Amino acid sequence: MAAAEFRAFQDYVKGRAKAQAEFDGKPQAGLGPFVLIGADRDSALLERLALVAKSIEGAGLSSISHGALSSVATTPTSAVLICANAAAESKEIVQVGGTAVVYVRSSGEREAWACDISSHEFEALAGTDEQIAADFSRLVRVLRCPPAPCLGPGSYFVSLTYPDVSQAMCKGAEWTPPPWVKSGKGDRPLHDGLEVRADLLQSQDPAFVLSQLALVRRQSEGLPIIFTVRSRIQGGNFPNEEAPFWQLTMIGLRFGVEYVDVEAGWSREGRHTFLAMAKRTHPGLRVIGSFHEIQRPLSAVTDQELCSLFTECAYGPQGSVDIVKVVGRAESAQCSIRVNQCAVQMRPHLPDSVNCVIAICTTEAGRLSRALNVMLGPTPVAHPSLPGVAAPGQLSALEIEGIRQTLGLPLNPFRGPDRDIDEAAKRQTSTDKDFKPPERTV
Ligand SMILES: O=C1C[C@@](O)(C(=O)O)C[C@@H](O)[C@@H]1O
Repeated sequence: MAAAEFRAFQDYVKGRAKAQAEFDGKPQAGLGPFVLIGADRDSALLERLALVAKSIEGAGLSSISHGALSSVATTPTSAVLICANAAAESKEIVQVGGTAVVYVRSSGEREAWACDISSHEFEALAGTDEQIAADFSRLVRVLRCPPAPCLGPGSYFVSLTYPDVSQAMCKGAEWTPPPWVKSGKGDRPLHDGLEVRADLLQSQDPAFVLSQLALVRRQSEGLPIIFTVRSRIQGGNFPNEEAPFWQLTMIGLRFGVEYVDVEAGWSREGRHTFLAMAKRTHPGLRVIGSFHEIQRPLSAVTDQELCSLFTECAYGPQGSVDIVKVVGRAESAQCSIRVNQCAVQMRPHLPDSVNCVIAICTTEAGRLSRALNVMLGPTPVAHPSLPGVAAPGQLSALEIEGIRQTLGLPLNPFRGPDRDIDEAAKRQTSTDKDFKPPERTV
Protein backbone atom coordinates (compact mmCIF):
# COMPACT_ATOMS: atom_id res chain seq x y z
CA MET A 1 0.00 0.00 0.00
CA ALA A 2 1.44 3.31 -0.91
CA ALA A 3 -0.78 6.23 0.03
CA ALA A 4 0.11 7.52 3.48
CA GLU A 5 -3.32 6.79 4.96
CA PHE A 6 -3.33 3.23 3.70
CA ARG A 7 0.07 2.55 5.14
CA ALA A 8 -1.00 4.07 8.46
CA PHE A 9 -4.06 1.84 8.59
CA GLN A 10 -2.04 -1.27 7.79
CA ASP A 11 0.30 -0.39 10.64
CA TYR A 12 -2.67 0.11 12.92
CA VAL A 13 -4.07 -3.32 12.02
CA LYS A 14 -0.70 -4.91 12.70
CA GLY A 15 -0.66 -3.25 16.12
CA ARG A 16 2.31 -1.08 15.17
CA ALA A 17 0.53 2.25 15.37
CA LYS A 18 -2.16 3.99 17.32
CA ALA A 19 -5.39 5.09 15.67
CA GLN A 20 -4.77 8.59 14.37
CA ALA A 21 -6.81 9.54 11.36
CA GLU A 22 -9.54 12.12 11.83
CA PHE A 23 -12.27 12.67 9.34
CA ASP A 24 -13.52 16.19 8.88
CA GLY A 25 -16.54 15.41 6.72
CA LYS A 26 -14.86 16.95 3.67
CA PRO A 27 -13.37 13.92 1.98
CA GLN A 28 -12.33 15.78 -1.19
CA ALA A 29 -10.02 18.02 0.80
CA GLY A 30 -7.30 15.42 1.24
CA LEU A 31 -6.90 14.29 -2.36
CA GLY A 32 -3.45 14.36 -3.92
CA PRO A 33 -2.44 13.74 -7.55
CA PHE A 34 -3.68 10.61 -9.28
CA VAL A 35 -0.73 8.37 -10.05
CA LEU A 36 -0.62 5.50 -12.54
CA ILE A 37 2.24 3.05 -12.35
CA GLY A 38 2.93 -0.03 -14.42
CA ALA A 39 5.52 -2.02 -16.29
CA ASP A 40 7.15 -0.65 -19.43
CA ARG A 41 5.24 -3.10 -21.60
CA ASP A 42 1.96 -1.55 -20.41
CA SER A 43 2.91 2.07 -21.12
CA ALA A 44 0.41 2.43 -24.00
CA LEU A 45 -2.33 1.20 -21.66
CA LEU A 46 -1.27 3.72 -19.01
CA GLU A 47 -1.49 6.54 -21.56
CA ARG A 48 -4.97 5.47 -22.64
CA LEU A 49 -6.24 5.21 -19.08
CA ALA A 50 -4.79 8.60 -18.14
CA LEU A 51 -6.94 10.11 -20.91
CA VAL A 52 -9.97 8.24 -19.55
CA ALA A 53 -9.32 9.61 -16.04
CA LYS A 54 -8.89 13.15 -17.36
CA SER A 55 -12.19 12.97 -19.24
CA ILE A 56 -14.28 12.06 -16.17
CA GLU A 57 -16.43 14.94 -15.12
CA GLY A 58 -16.11 15.84 -11.47
CA ALA A 59 -12.84 13.94 -11.00
CA GLY A 60 -10.90 17.20 -11.02
CA LEU A 61 -8.15 15.85 -13.25
CA SER A 62 -7.28 18.46 -15.85
CA SER A 63 -3.78 17.53 -16.98
CA ILE A 64 -1.47 14.60 -17.59
CA SER A 65 2.19 14.59 -16.72
CA HIS A 66 5.01 12.07 -16.91
CA GLY A 67 7.66 11.66 -14.32
CA ALA A 68 9.22 9.74 -11.53
CA LEU A 69 7.51 8.75 -8.30
CA SER A 70 9.73 11.20 -6.50
CA SER A 71 8.00 14.04 -8.36
CA VAL A 72 4.65 13.30 -6.73
CA ALA A 73 5.14 15.89 -4.00
CA THR A 74 5.49 18.64 -6.60
CA THR A 75 2.76 17.39 -8.95
CA PRO A 76 -0.49 19.38 -8.82
CA THR A 77 -3.42 17.56 -7.28
CA SER A 78 -5.34 18.04 -10.52
CA ALA A 79 -2.85 15.97 -12.53
CA VAL A 80 -2.68 12.36 -13.60
CA LEU A 81 0.96 11.43 -13.18
CA ILE A 82 2.19 8.53 -15.31
CA CYS A 83 5.22 6.67 -13.94
CA ALA A 84 6.03 3.79 -16.25
CA ASN A 85 8.38 1.29 -14.69
CA ALA A 86 8.83 2.84 -11.28
CA ALA A 87 10.47 -0.39 -10.04
CA ALA A 88 13.81 1.06 -9.18
CA GLU A 89 12.50 4.08 -7.35
CA SER A 90 12.38 5.09 -3.74
CA LYS A 91 9.24 4.67 -1.68
CA GLU A 92 9.05 8.34 -0.80
CA ILE A 93 5.55 8.41 -2.19
CA VAL A 94 4.26 6.84 1.01
CA GLN A 95 4.65 10.25 2.63
CA VAL A 96 2.21 11.96 0.30
CA GLY A 97 -1.21 11.99 1.90
CA GLY A 98 -4.33 11.48 -0.17
CA THR A 99 -2.42 10.21 -3.20
CA ALA A 100 -3.92 7.24 -4.99
CA VAL A 101 -1.24 5.16 -6.67
CA VAL A 102 -2.91 2.80 -9.10
CA TYR A 103 -1.01 -0.21 -10.35
CA VAL A 104 -2.29 -0.75 -13.89
CA ARG A 105 -1.63 -3.94 -15.75
CA SER A 106 -2.93 -6.04 -18.56
CA SER A 107 -3.71 -9.62 -17.56
CA GLY A 108 -0.70 -11.54 -16.37
CA GLU A 109 1.51 -11.86 -13.35
CA ARG A 110 1.26 -9.23 -10.64
CA GLU A 111 4.68 -7.79 -10.00
CA ALA A 112 5.71 -7.55 -6.36
CA TRP A 113 7.40 -4.14 -6.61
CA ALA A 114 4.26 -2.60 -8.06
CA CYS A 115 1.98 -4.19 -5.47
CA ASP A 116 4.24 -2.82 -2.75
CA ILE A 117 4.18 0.79 -3.78
CA SER A 118 0.59 1.05 -4.97
CA SER A 119 -2.60 1.70 -3.01
CA HIS A 120 -4.96 0.50 -5.75
CA GLU A 121 -4.91 -1.95 -8.58
CA PHE A 122 -6.51 -2.09 -12.00
CA GLU A 123 -6.32 -5.18 -14.17
CA ALA A 124 -7.41 -4.45 -17.73
CA LEU A 125 -9.35 -7.59 -18.61
CA ALA A 126 -9.43 -8.62 -22.26
CA GLY A 127 -12.09 -6.65 -24.07
CA THR A 128 -12.76 -3.63 -26.20
CA ASP A 129 -11.29 -0.21 -25.41
CA GLU A 130 -14.80 0.86 -24.33
CA GLN A 131 -15.12 -2.00 -21.86
CA ILE A 132 -11.72 -1.30 -20.35
CA ALA A 133 -12.49 2.42 -20.13
CA ALA A 134 -15.84 1.70 -18.45
CA ASP A 135 -14.19 -0.54 -15.84
CA PHE A 136 -11.46 2.01 -15.16
CA SER A 137 -13.92 4.90 -14.91
CA ARG A 138 -15.60 3.15 -12.02
CA LEU A 139 -12.35 3.04 -10.06
CA VAL A 140 -11.63 6.70 -10.83
CA ARG A 141 -15.12 7.74 -9.72
CA VAL A 142 -14.79 6.01 -6.36
CA LEU A 143 -11.43 7.70 -5.83
CA ARG A 144 -12.18 11.18 -7.11
CA CYS A 145 -15.90 11.91 -7.40
CA PRO A 146 -18.79 12.30 -4.98
CA PRO A 147 -20.79 9.09 -4.53
CA ALA A 148 -23.57 8.10 -6.91
CA PRO A 149 -27.10 8.16 -5.43
CA CYS A 150 -27.35 5.67 -2.59
CA LEU A 151 -29.21 2.38 -2.95
CA GLY A 152 -32.52 2.95 -1.25
CA PRO A 153 -35.99 1.58 -0.55
CA GLY A 154 -37.36 -0.68 -3.26
CA SER A 155 -33.93 -1.69 -4.55
CA TYR A 156 -32.52 -5.23 -4.49
CA PHE A 157 -28.94 -6.40 -4.39
CA VAL A 158 -27.97 -10.00 -5.09
CA SER A 159 -25.70 -11.76 -2.62
CA LEU A 160 -23.34 -13.82 -4.80
CA THR A 161 -22.53 -17.22 -3.36
CA TYR A 162 -20.17 -18.60 -6.00
CA PRO A 163 -16.89 -19.96 -4.70
CA ASP A 164 -15.55 -18.80 -8.07
CA VAL A 165 -17.63 -16.38 -10.14
CA SER A 166 -15.95 -17.49 -13.35
CA GLN A 167 -18.33 -20.47 -13.14
CA ALA A 168 -21.05 -18.06 -14.17
CA MET A 169 -19.16 -15.79 -16.49
CA CYS A 170 -17.68 -16.53 -19.83
CA LYS A 171 -14.11 -15.43 -20.16
CA GLY A 172 -14.12 -15.29 -23.93
CA ALA A 173 -14.27 -12.31 -26.23
CA GLU A 174 -18.06 -12.05 -26.03
CA TRP A 175 -18.84 -11.27 -22.39
CA THR A 176 -22.40 -12.27 -21.60
CA PRO A 177 -23.91 -10.96 -18.40
CA PRO A 178 -25.27 -13.79 -16.24
CA PRO A 179 -29.00 -14.07 -15.48
CA TRP A 180 -28.71 -12.40 -12.08
CA VAL A 181 -27.60 -9.26 -13.88
CA LYS A 182 -29.64 -9.06 -17.05
CA SER A 183 -33.19 -10.18 -17.73
CA GLY A 184 -34.08 -12.36 -20.68
CA LYS A 185 -35.40 -9.25 -22.38
CA GLY A 186 -32.01 -7.70 -21.89
CA ASP A 187 -33.28 -4.17 -21.50
CA ARG A 188 -32.32 -3.15 -17.97
CA PRO A 189 -30.37 -4.86 -15.21
CA LEU A 190 -32.61 -7.00 -13.00
CA HIS A 191 -31.15 -5.88 -9.71
CA ASP A 192 -29.62 -2.69 -8.38
CA GLY A 193 -26.37 -3.97 -6.89
CA LEU A 194 -24.15 -7.05 -6.60
CA GLU A 195 -22.80 -8.16 -3.26
CA VAL A 196 -19.48 -9.98 -3.40
CA ARG A 197 -19.24 -12.10 -0.26
CA ALA A 198 -15.49 -12.44 -0.07
CA ASP A 199 -15.80 -14.94 2.81
CA LEU A 200 -17.68 -17.36 0.54
CA LEU A 201 -15.07 -17.34 -2.21
CA GLN A 202 -12.93 -20.45 -2.48
CA SER A 203 -9.83 -18.45 -1.63
CA GLN A 204 -9.20 -15.15 0.13
CA ASP A 205 -5.82 -14.72 -1.48
CA PRO A 206 -5.62 -11.05 -2.58
CA ALA A 207 -4.83 -11.90 -6.21
CA PHE A 208 -7.83 -14.24 -6.43
CA VAL A 209 -10.21 -11.81 -4.74
CA LEU A 210 -9.08 -8.96 -7.00
CA SER A 211 -9.59 -11.07 -10.12
CA GLN A 212 -13.06 -12.12 -8.96
CA LEU A 213 -14.00 -8.49 -8.40
CA ALA A 214 -12.69 -7.59 -11.86
CA LEU A 215 -14.91 -10.25 -13.44
CA VAL A 216 -17.97 -9.10 -11.53
CA ARG A 217 -17.38 -5.47 -12.46
CA ARG A 218 -16.95 -6.34 -16.12
CA GLN A 219 -20.23 -8.28 -16.13
CA SER A 220 -22.19 -5.96 -13.91
CA GLU A 221 -23.80 -3.67 -16.49
CA GLY A 222 -22.76 -0.77 -14.29
CA LEU A 223 -24.32 -2.12 -11.08
CA PRO A 224 -22.38 -1.12 -7.97
CA ILE A 225 -20.39 -3.75 -6.09
CA ILE A 226 -20.97 -4.24 -2.37
CA PHE A 227 -17.94 -5.85 -0.75
CA THR A 228 -18.65 -7.96 2.34
CA VAL A 229 -16.49 -10.10 4.60
CA ARG A 230 -18.70 -11.96 7.05
CA SER A 231 -17.13 -13.92 9.90
CA ARG A 232 -18.54 -17.19 11.26
CA ILE A 233 -20.14 -15.62 14.28
CA GLN A 234 -21.83 -13.16 11.91
CA GLY A 235 -23.26 -15.95 9.74
CA GLY A 236 -20.39 -16.11 7.24
CA ASN A 237 -17.34 -18.20 6.66
CA PHE A 238 -14.42 -16.00 7.68
CA PRO A 239 -12.47 -16.42 10.93
CA ASN A 240 -13.72 -14.38 13.87
CA GLU A 241 -10.57 -12.31 14.02
CA GLU A 242 -10.49 -8.59 13.52
CA ALA A 243 -7.09 -7.97 11.91
CA PRO A 244 -7.61 -10.45 9.02
CA PHE A 245 -11.04 -8.92 8.50
CA TRP A 246 -9.55 -5.45 7.97
CA GLN A 247 -6.83 -6.84 5.74
CA LEU A 248 -9.36 -8.50 3.45
CA THR A 249 -11.65 -5.48 3.52
CA MET A 250 -8.69 -3.38 2.39
CA ILE A 251 -8.52 -5.57 -0.73
CA GLY A 252 -12.02 -4.35 -1.57
CA LEU A 253 -10.82 -0.75 -1.24
CA ARG A 254 -7.71 -1.52 -3.24
CA PHE A 255 -9.94 -2.68 -6.06
CA GLY A 256 -12.27 0.31 -5.80
CA VAL A 257 -15.64 -1.19 -4.84
CA GLU A 258 -18.55 1.24 -4.55
CA TYR A 259 -19.88 -0.10 -1.21
CA VAL A 260 -18.17 -1.70 1.72
CA ASP A 261 -19.91 -3.53 4.54
CA VAL A 262 -18.47 -3.02 8.02
CA GLU A 263 -19.80 -5.18 10.83
CA ALA A 264 -20.40 -3.34 14.07
CA GLY A 265 -19.21 -6.38 16.04
CA TRP A 266 -15.61 -5.27 15.44
CA SER A 267 -13.96 -2.80 17.80
CA ARG A 268 -15.09 0.80 17.79
CA GLU A 269 -11.50 1.95 17.48
CA GLY A 270 -10.94 -0.24 14.41
CA ARG A 271 -14.14 0.91 12.76
CA HIS A 272 -13.52 4.57 13.46
CA THR A 273 -9.98 4.42 12.13
CA PHE A 274 -10.96 2.46 9.05
CA LEU A 275 -13.92 4.68 8.20
CA ALA A 276 -11.92 7.87 8.62
CA MET A 277 -9.23 6.55 6.27
CA ALA A 278 -11.64 5.02 3.77
CA LYS A 279 -13.95 8.01 3.43
CA ARG A 280 -11.07 10.47 3.16
CA THR A 281 -9.34 8.54 0.41
CA HIS A 282 -12.48 7.30 -1.41
CA PRO A 283 -14.97 10.14 -1.67
CA GLY A 284 -17.22 7.99 -3.87
CA LEU A 285 -17.39 5.11 -1.40
CA ARG A 286 -20.59 4.19 0.45
CA VAL A 287 -20.54 2.35 3.76
CA ILE A 288 -23.06 -0.14 5.12
CA GLY A 289 -22.78 -0.47 8.90
CA SER A 290 -24.17 -3.92 9.79
CA PHE A 291 -24.87 -6.03 12.80
CA HIS A 292 -25.84 -9.71 12.73
CA GLU A 293 -27.58 -10.61 15.99
CA ILE A 294 -27.94 -14.25 15.01
CA GLN A 295 -26.25 -16.23 17.75
CA ARG A 296 -29.40 -16.00 19.86
CA PRO A 297 -33.03 -15.77 18.79
CA LEU A 298 -34.66 -12.37 18.72
CA SER A 299 -36.88 -13.38 21.65
CA ALA A 300 -33.73 -13.28 23.80
CA VAL A 301 -32.95 -9.70 22.72
CA THR A 302 -34.70 -6.89 24.60
CA ASP A 303 -36.30 -3.97 22.75
CA GLN A 304 -33.68 -1.66 24.16
CA GLU A 305 -30.85 -3.91 22.96
CA LEU A 306 -32.41 -4.22 19.53
CA CYS A 307 -32.82 -0.46 19.16
CA SER A 308 -29.28 0.21 20.30
CA LEU A 309 -27.95 -2.06 17.52
CA PHE A 310 -29.17 0.45 14.94
CA THR A 311 -27.26 3.22 16.67
CA GLU A 312 -24.15 1.08 16.97
CA CYS A 313 -24.17 0.32 13.23
CA ALA A 314 -24.09 4.07 12.54
CA TYR A 315 -21.08 4.58 14.81
CA GLY A 316 -18.07 6.23 13.18
CA PRO A 317 -16.68 9.61 12.21
CA GLN A 318 -19.37 12.10 11.31
CA GLY A 319 -20.90 11.41 7.92
CA SER A 320 -19.21 8.06 7.41
CA VAL A 321 -22.08 5.54 7.46
CA ASP A 322 -24.61 5.63 4.60
CA ILE A 323 -26.80 2.60 5.33
CA VAL A 324 -27.54 0.85 8.62
CA LYS A 325 -28.35 -2.86 8.53
CA VAL A 326 -29.55 -5.03 11.42
CA VAL A 327 -30.13 -8.76 10.93
CA GLY A 328 -31.83 -10.83 13.63
CA ARG A 329 -32.74 -14.51 13.93
CA ALA A 330 -36.47 -15.10 13.78
CA GLU A 331 -38.42 -17.90 15.41
CA SER A 332 -41.81 -16.54 14.41
CA ALA A 333 -43.36 -14.03 12.03
CA GLN A 334 -43.71 -11.76 15.05
CA CYS A 335 -39.92 -11.27 15.04
CA SER A 336 -40.12 -9.82 11.54
CA ILE A 337 -42.65 -7.28 12.66
CA ARG A 338 -40.60 -6.42 15.72
CA VAL A 339 -37.39 -5.78 13.82
CA ASN A 340 -39.28 -3.71 11.29
CA GLN A 341 -40.98 -1.61 13.96
CA CYS A 342 -37.72 -1.03 15.72
CA ALA A 343 -36.15 0.21 12.47
CA VAL A 344 -39.03 2.61 11.90
CA GLN A 345 -38.74 3.87 15.47
CA MET A 346 -34.95 4.35 15.30
CA ARG A 347 -34.78 5.85 11.81
CA PRO A 348 -35.29 9.50 12.90
CA HIS A 349 -32.60 9.18 15.58
CA LEU A 350 -29.81 8.07 13.25
CA PRO A 351 -27.21 10.51 11.90
CA ASP A 352 -28.12 12.56 8.82
CA SER A 353 -25.62 10.65 6.69
CA VAL A 354 -27.71 7.48 7.04
CA ASN A 355 -29.83 7.36 3.88
CA CYS A 356 -31.83 4.30 4.77
CA VAL A 357 -32.06 1.23 6.95
CA ILE A 358 -32.12 -2.52 6.33
CA ALA A 359 -33.92 -4.55 9.00
CA ILE A 360 -34.33 -8.24 8.26
CA CYS A 361 -34.38 -11.65 9.91
CA THR A 362 -32.80 -14.93 8.92
CA THR A 363 -34.69 -18.29 8.94
CA GLU A 364 -37.87 -19.22 7.15
CA ALA A 365 -39.91 -17.58 9.90
CA GLY A 366 -38.18 -14.31 9.08
CA ARG A 367 -39.28 -14.09 5.47
CA LEU A 368 -41.90 -11.48 6.20
CA SER A 369 -39.14 -9.10 7.29
CA ARG A 370 -37.70 -9.22 3.78
CA ALA A 371 -41.02 -8.25 2.24
CA LEU A 372 -41.43 -5.43 4.77
CA ASN A 373 -37.87 -4.22 4.27
CA VAL A 374 -38.71 -3.11 0.73
CA MET A 375 -40.13 0.11 2.19
CA LEU A 376 -37.10 0.79 4.40
CA GLY A 377 -34.02 0.31 2.27
CA PRO A 378 -32.28 -1.98 -0.22
CA THR A 379 -33.02 -5.68 0.27
CA PRO A 380 -30.38 -8.41 -0.12
CA VAL A 381 -31.74 -11.18 -2.32
CA ALA A 382 -30.99 -14.63 -3.67
CA HIS A 383 -31.40 -15.74 -7.28
CA PRO A 384 -32.31 -19.21 -8.54
CA SER A 385 -29.29 -19.46 -10.78
CA LEU A 386 -26.87 -19.01 -7.87
CA PRO A 387 -25.40 -22.09 -6.16
CA GLY A 388 -27.19 -21.33 -2.88
CA VAL A 389 -28.60 -18.64 -0.63
CA ALA A 390 -26.32 -16.39 1.41
CA ALA A 391 -28.41 -16.71 4.57
CA PRO A 392 -31.16 -19.07 5.71
CA GLY A 393 -34.52 -17.72 4.62
CA GLN A 394 -33.14 -15.38 1.96
CA LEU A 395 -35.56 -14.88 -0.94
CA SER A 396 -35.35 -13.77 -4.53
CA ALA A 397 -36.71 -10.39 -5.57
CA LEU A 398 -39.58 -12.10 -7.34
CA GLU A 399 -40.50 -14.08 -4.23
CA ILE A 400 -40.48 -10.91 -2.17
CA GLU A 401 -42.76 -9.15 -4.62
CA GLY A 402 -44.98 -12.26 -4.53
CA ILE A 403 -45.27 -12.13 -0.73
CA ARG A 404 -46.23 -8.47 -0.88
CA GLN A 405 -48.88 -9.27 -3.45
CA THR A 406 -50.28 -12.22 -1.46
CA LEU A 407 -50.48 -10.17 1.71
CA GLY A 408 -52.12 -7.28 -0.09
CA LEU A 409 -49.21 -4.94 0.62
CA PRO A 410 -48.66 -2.25 -2.02
CA LEU A 411 -46.45 -3.59 -4.80
CA ASN A 412 -42.97 -2.17 -4.63
CA PRO A 413 -43.79 1.50 -5.21
CA PHE A 414 -40.18 2.31 -6.11
CA ARG A 415 -40.07 -0.01 -9.11
CA GLY A 416 -41.94 0.95 -12.23
CA PRO A 417 -44.05 -1.56 -14.15
CA ASP A 418 -41.39 -1.58 -16.88
CA ARG A 419 -38.96 -3.22 -14.48
CA ASP A 420 -39.03 -6.96 -15.06
CA ILE A 421 -37.87 -8.61 -11.85
CA ASP A 422 -36.95 -12.01 -13.11
CA GLU A 423 -38.06 -14.49 -15.67
CA ALA A 424 -35.75 -17.23 -14.41
CA ALA A 425 -37.10 -16.94 -10.87
CA LYS A 426 -40.57 -17.82 -12.09
CA ARG A 427 -39.34 -21.29 -12.89
CA GLN A 428 -37.48 -22.05 -9.70
CA THR A 429 -37.44 -20.57 -6.23
CA SER A 430 -34.43 -19.81 -4.10
CA THR A 431 -36.01 -21.92 -1.36
CA ASP A 432 -35.17 -25.03 -3.37
CA LYS A 433 -31.57 -24.28 -2.56
CA ASP A 434 -29.64 -25.79 0.27
CA PHE A 435 -28.24 -23.55 2.91
CA LYS A 436 -25.36 -24.96 4.87
CA PRO A 437 -24.97 -22.79 7.94
CA PRO A 438 -21.41 -22.22 8.98
CA GLU A 439 -20.58 -23.93 12.24
CA ARG A 440 -21.74 -21.99 15.28
CA THR A 441 -19.00 -20.78 17.55
CA VAL A 442 -21.18 -19.58 20.39
O1 LIG B 1 -25.99 -8.84 5.71
C1 LIG B 1 -26.48 -9.45 4.80
C2 LIG B 1 -27.81 -9.96 4.87
C3 LIG B 1 -27.84 -11.45 4.70
O2 LIG B 1 -27.25 -12.01 5.85
C4 LIG B 1 -29.30 -11.89 4.63
O3 LIG B 1 -29.81 -12.30 5.67
O4 LIG B 1 -29.90 -11.75 3.57
C5 LIG B 1 -27.07 -11.86 3.46
C6 LIG B 1 -25.68 -11.29 3.45
O5 LIG B 1 -25.03 -11.65 2.25
C7 LIG B 1 -25.70 -9.82 3.60
O6 LIG B 1 -24.40 -9.32 3.71
